[in-house]
Amino acid sequence: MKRIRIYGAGGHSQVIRKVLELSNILVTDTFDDKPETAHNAYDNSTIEGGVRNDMDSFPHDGDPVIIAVGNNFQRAEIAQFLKSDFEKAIHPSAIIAENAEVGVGTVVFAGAIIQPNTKVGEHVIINTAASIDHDNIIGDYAHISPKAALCGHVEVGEGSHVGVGAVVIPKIKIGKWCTIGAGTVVIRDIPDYATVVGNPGRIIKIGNPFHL
Ligand SMILES: CC(=O)SCCNC(=O)CCNC(=O)[C@H](O)C(C)(C)COP(=O)(O)OP(=O)(O)OC[C@H]1O[C@@H](n2cnc3c(N)ncnc32)[C@H](O)[C@@H]1OP(=O)(O)O
Repeated sequence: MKRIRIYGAGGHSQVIRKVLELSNILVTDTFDDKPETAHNAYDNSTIEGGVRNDMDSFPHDGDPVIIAVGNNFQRAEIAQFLKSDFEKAIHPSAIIAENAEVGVGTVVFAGAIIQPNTKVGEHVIINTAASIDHDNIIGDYAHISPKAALCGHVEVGEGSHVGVGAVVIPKIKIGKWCTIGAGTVVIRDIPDYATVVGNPGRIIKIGNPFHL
């Protein structure tokens, strides 16, 4: 039986655990940066402290890790710290074209669809019933939320979050570390670090989140 360790024990982690359970993958350890407040609805196993305050003592070697942290910045930060191997988790009901690529550390949830020639980076979240059509490029640490629909030839930059139910028309390029609001309809290219809302999508702020 394949074995895996999970870093993160909140709600997002619970969804990942269900995917792993259905895929017959055993969770051997769970870590969280705040184990005292983390919840773990699937068993009573101990949640161990994280690495961020004590990088040296984290057991980097061992079973591969999935970073089960929904916040894109935090997931990216943890990925830089860990020297472990990473795994992906793909729900059995997800439909992924044979020639689509999905990077390590990435999770694909129930009912998601990834069409031909699409490349999904590392540590990405493709959330429940998200639809990613042909020839997309989804950058590392991005999050495509539930029921978001990306048409053909869309690019989503590193760390960008496409909100629940957002729609992106064909050939649009969304920059890195952008936030696309819930239900937004994106009809123009979006520059790096922009927050966009509404239909048609309009930029309400631009700011590098690492410098705020
Ligand atoms: C399983 C899961 O849970 S996956 C998680 C998925 N999560 C999401 O999809 C959440 C997406 N987040 C949003 O849509 C948020 O509203 C954000 C990030 C776009 C904006 O958040 P904030 O920066 O806090 O903006 P704030 O709430 O102050 O709103 C600013 C303005 O934008 C408007 N606005 C905010 N979000 C939206 C939206 N989705 N659509 C239309 N207008 C919006 C507000 O009404 C407000 O307008 P006003 O200035 O005229 O009053």
